[in-house]
Amino acid sequence: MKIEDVYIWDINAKWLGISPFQLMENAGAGVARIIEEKFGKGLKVAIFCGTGNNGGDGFVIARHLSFENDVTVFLVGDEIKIKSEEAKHNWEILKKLDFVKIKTLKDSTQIKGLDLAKFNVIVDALLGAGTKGELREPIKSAVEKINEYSGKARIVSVDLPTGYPSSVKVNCDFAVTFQWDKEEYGGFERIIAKIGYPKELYHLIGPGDVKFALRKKGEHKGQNGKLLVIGGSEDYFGAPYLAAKAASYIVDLVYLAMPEYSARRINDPDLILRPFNGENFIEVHVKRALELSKNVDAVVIGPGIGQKEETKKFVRGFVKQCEKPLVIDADGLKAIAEDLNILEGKTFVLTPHAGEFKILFGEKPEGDLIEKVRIVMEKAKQIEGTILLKGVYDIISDGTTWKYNKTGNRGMTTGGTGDVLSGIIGGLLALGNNPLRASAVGAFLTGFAGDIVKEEMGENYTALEVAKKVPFAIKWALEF
Ligand SMILES: NC(=O)C1=CN([C@@H]2O[C@H](COP(=O)(O)OP(=O)(O)OC[C@H]3O[C@@H](n4cnc5c(N)ncnc54)[C@H](O)[C@@H]3O)[C@@H](O)[C@H]2O)[C@H](O)CC1
Ligand SMILES: [K+]
Repeated sequence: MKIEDVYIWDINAKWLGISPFQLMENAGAGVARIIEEKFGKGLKVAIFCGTGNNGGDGFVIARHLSFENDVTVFLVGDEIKIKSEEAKHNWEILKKLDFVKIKTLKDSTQIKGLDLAKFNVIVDALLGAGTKGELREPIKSAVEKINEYSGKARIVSVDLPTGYPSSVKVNCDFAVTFQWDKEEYGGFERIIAKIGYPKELYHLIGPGDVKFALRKKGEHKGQNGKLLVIGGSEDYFGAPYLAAKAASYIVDLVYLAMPEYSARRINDPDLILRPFNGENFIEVHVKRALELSKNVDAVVIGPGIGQKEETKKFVRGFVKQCEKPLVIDADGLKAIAEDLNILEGKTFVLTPHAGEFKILFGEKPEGDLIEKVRIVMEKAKQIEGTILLKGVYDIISDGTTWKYNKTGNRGMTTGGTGDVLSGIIGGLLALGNNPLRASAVGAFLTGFAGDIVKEEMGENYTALEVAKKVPFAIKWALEF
């Protein structure tokens, strides 16, 4: 688990109804409990607090310890800089208390002369996960002051030693970090305090994942990814159009490659058409399709492409030589099912429903969520790629971890929502997301767009309405 997961988890925890206030209360209570367990009660405690949420945790620790200990809070920085609601709330409470002493240290001159000899415990609640760059004053002087007492007083850091991982950091006896150990942390002893996260946060996709997947959206045209959608046949032109339309809300440029017979049915200024002669894709088209794939960041292949033998050979020929991240969907899955080895060494997402999963792997995922997860993980590991199994709960796995999505509704069975999904996943791959995140967030956004449509229209809607709600689903998640 990385530090970036903290922010995804916080947002998804809020989405589940777990408030930042609860998290901060649990964080502070956890540190206070560990301090009393380790050092007993009747302590003289100095708590150094920054103006972020690390400091907010310190305010909570002060309140909890003040019940049976002598507590002094040193706020390092101006209280007007305390930003978050939860930190402000806990600061306001502290200011009403009479047994907790508060000293505000606005600049380093106030810190240099401090004498902390009377304290037997010093808490470092200055900076935590929000630290950016080298320590600035007056935090830097506070760290140096605390370190003067290393070996004399017991020093406990909140979440991580302030200044970590730079050389100027608090020499703490240990840090209390929250919920799980972060793989980036090293070189200091850690004790973990749970703060009330449910296990679902490891696996359930939420708005935090969407924010993270779209964080790279830059300002300049063309920087935001280019996608190629290859699909359509003499029978279908809607499917590739839906995939391309949905993707056009995520990336700047979407090329739509279709047989000219069906391409002539499309006139959408958002898409750049690349017609191929004839009525269906056939093997001779592989060369030119590969040419097109060279100047995009990801490719979606399969929507509406049909199941003619010639077309299947085209799909296998293209997949075998394509060097870009791939989403293989719909009839494309049936084409590669005959020779999964062509996926070797590729970066790809397969997006089967249960029936296509059976065609690919010879068995239909049955049982409860965990049983289905096991089967999907096993197959994803076997083909060394990412599989998104569509269903009431979408299940995504890259063979080592797994995610699941609960957005969407019964109306999603309408034809074409799978095409919208493959387009969004392709767009997210084109933005540089890895296949697991791209497919997990694609599943969330497609289902959420369907939920928005259902709010307005009930459960009888077409996939085009879902595609058009994708930007609203993104807007909701980014503003959450
Ligand atoms: N889910 C959880 O794990 C929870 C963690 N909690 C605590 O929240 C902090 C992260 O809080 P955040 O406000 O994002 O950042 P910080 O408080 O760590 O720092 C921001 C603060 O510090 C200033 N600052 C940043 N870099 C520097 C620098 N190099 N020098 C000086 N000052 C700096 C910045 O201006 C801000 O004022 C996490 O560590 C946990 O302790 C939640 O309380 C509970 C849930
Ligand atoms: K800290």
